[in-house]
Amino acid sequence: MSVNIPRLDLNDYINGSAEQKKKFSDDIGKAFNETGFVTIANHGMTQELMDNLYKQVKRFFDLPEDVKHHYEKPELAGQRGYTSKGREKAKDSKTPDLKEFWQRGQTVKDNDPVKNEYPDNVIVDEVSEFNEITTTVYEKLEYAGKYLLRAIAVYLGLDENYFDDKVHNGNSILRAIHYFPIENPESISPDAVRAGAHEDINLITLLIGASADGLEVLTADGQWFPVQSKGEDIVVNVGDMLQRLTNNKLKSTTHRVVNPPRELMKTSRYSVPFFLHPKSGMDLTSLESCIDESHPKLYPDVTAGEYLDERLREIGLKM
Ligand SMILES: O=C(O)CCC(=O)C(=O)O
Ligand SMILES: [Fe+2]
Repeated sequence: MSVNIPRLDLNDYINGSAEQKKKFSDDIGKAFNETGFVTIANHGMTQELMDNLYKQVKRFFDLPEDVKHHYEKPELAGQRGYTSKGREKAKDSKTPDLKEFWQRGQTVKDNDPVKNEYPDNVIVDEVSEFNEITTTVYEKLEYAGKYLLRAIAVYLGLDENYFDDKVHNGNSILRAIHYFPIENPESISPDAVRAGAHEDINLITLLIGASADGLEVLTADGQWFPVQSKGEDIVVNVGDMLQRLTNNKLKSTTHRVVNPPRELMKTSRYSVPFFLHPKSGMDLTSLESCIDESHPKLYPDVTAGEYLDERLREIGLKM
């Protein structure tokens, strides 16, 4: 089965003609309705920036274990700083993923009352450029995400700026992931994978680095299909919050990261997803326009904050 994961040019939406904008909206909407995934060119990050990001991310994960542990904040449910190997698992899995990661959150520069909801970011003393580059990448992906949501709003027949105030100073997370080498494949649980099958919690995810093999999506007919993208592009997918808001019109597709073949087990894989979240107060009640007789309302009403809490408990990050 072939899967529709189109490559779209974000510049067509941001700087394009009325026709180009309309086509971009139609294409992203159609892909999100069918498979929930697109790849995006001209997202605003240069290759140099992304290469440097990887360099700093690698430098951080190369630090000694005890140094990294120093940055682990279980009281923040992993939402800031380092989360060590063996802590996070997919919702319906008993075995933790084969990964460690770092999370950076929102920094509120104006007087928005939401400022008090966000813990401070954790600063890495040993790799100063890591702090700078993750800040820059956070801002660039937040910017790209705002335009992607505008295109989606248009597709949904909403005001183009529908999401703007909801995501301004939103609770988004930039996560740098290291899928570590597996030195002894016999020693791991047979069902342990780099990232178990899951759906993302947030509105949309913008992923840098999915070009390295491993990311797969579950198709409507139950097959795993590899996501391929050009190295310079990012992958963007729908999360559960957007799926709820649209009463499943836009699909939060199950995906996973599989282990490499045996001969590559001893190699690392890195990726950097940006989980675009709204502010906690956003109402995720399904849009009236997405509910009718053939599409009855599927979800109870909930706010983004309530929903996030529930989900963090399920993946073992919040007690
Ligand atoms: O590493 C990847 O390619 C995808 C990661 C992912 O799906 C996630 O962290 O939610
Ligand atoms: Fe994911």
